[in-house]
Amino acid sequence: MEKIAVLGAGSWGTALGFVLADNGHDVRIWGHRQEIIDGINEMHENKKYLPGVELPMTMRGYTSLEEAILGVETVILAVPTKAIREVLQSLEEVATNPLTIVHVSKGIEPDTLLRISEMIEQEMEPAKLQDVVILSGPSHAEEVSRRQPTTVTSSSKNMKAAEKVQDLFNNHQYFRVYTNPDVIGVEIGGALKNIIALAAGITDGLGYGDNAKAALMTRGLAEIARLGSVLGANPLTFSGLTGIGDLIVTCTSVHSRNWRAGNMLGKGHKLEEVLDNMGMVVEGVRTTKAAYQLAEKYDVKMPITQALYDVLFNDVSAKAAVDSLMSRTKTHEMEDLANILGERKN
Ligand SMILES: NC(=O)c1ccc[n+]([C@@H]2O[C@H](COP(=O)([O-])OP(=O)(O)OC[C@H]3O[C@@H](n4cnc5c(N)ncnc54)[C@H](O)[C@@H]3O)[C@@H](O)[C@H]2O)c1
Ligand SMILES: O=P(O)(O)OC[C@H](O)CO
Repeated sequence: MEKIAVLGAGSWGTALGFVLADNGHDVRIWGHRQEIIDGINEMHENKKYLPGVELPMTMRGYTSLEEAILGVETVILAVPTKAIREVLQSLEEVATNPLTIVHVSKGIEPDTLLRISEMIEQEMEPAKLQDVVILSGPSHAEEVSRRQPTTVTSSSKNMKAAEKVQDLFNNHQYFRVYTNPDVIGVEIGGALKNIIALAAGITDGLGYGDNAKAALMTRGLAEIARLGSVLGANPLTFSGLTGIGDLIVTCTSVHSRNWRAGNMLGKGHKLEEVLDNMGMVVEGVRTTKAAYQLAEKYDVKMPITQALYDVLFNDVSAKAAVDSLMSRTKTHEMEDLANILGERKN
């Protein structure tokens, strides 16, 4: 059994700490908000992010990063993408041994257009970084922490490290972990599905039905696969847990913050009001900006992303964005992906 630090005491960090504690590990969860950490230590509950879940006694909260990572070899990085660099810089300062960093966040950094594993490699000195592993897939904290059956994927450039993380998290009762060596595909699928979930929430908010949602999910997956393939992902990854799997759960679950934010936008609320209301991270907003920039840079057609970008940042109404998608020039369903795959073969 291992001593493991979880950095980020939000919904996902707390739920993953819960799984690790269930698996017999000594879990140290670090957060920057004293009242959350006090609640975990004194009441065994994270009232703000995971209310109603009794946390195991073997899970201890820390506000000192130095103390949380003392004697630890594996660190789970579970903060929103926006906070990743800041937390890594603090980690770099206090780390005394090479760490395996398991990141579980779903985003791409706007402007640098880096995936999170690339940000980790950029911020951590090689002497303090053993391996980078990604844990991703269709998984809502609310269900995992109630021990409901969930499947995810562990991915790394070093498959031994991915398998080690598979063993740390795998729980025969409710948490099944697969492996996949396609780091790019796993990270791109996990990040970009949030864009489509925002769009699915918007069409639901506008009062459109299941046909519209099925269209968005299917054509959304096509544009995720187009961009992912250009970036070097294995297109098959997008038919797996971190592709279609995560797209399904995020577009259809009431737990999804991205779907809920989209739903409010579709009902006519302003973005700022929606984000204030949520009180938790809605990764899809920044990821839309990053994916829009990637689409421009690599000249990849991403009409749903582009329409959502206009709703979020150019004050285009949700209804006008749907109309613009429906009136696009006619096309062949598989044309673009077929071209990209053809180019990769040649
Ligand atoms: N919630 C889920 O079910 C779920 C599932 C899979 C993946 N994820 C991903 O996990 C990541 C984290 O999401 P979450 O659901 O835990 O978010 P959350 O909004 O529930 O919690 C975020 C946590 O990060 C903390 N935080 C923010 N900025 C910080 C900083 N600078 N330093 C330290 N802590 C900081 C907040 O205080 C909060 O505790 C996201 O990328 C999300 O997409 C979430
Ligand atoms: O609640 P969301 O929309 O951030 O989604 C959480 C997870 O990524 C679902 O797999």
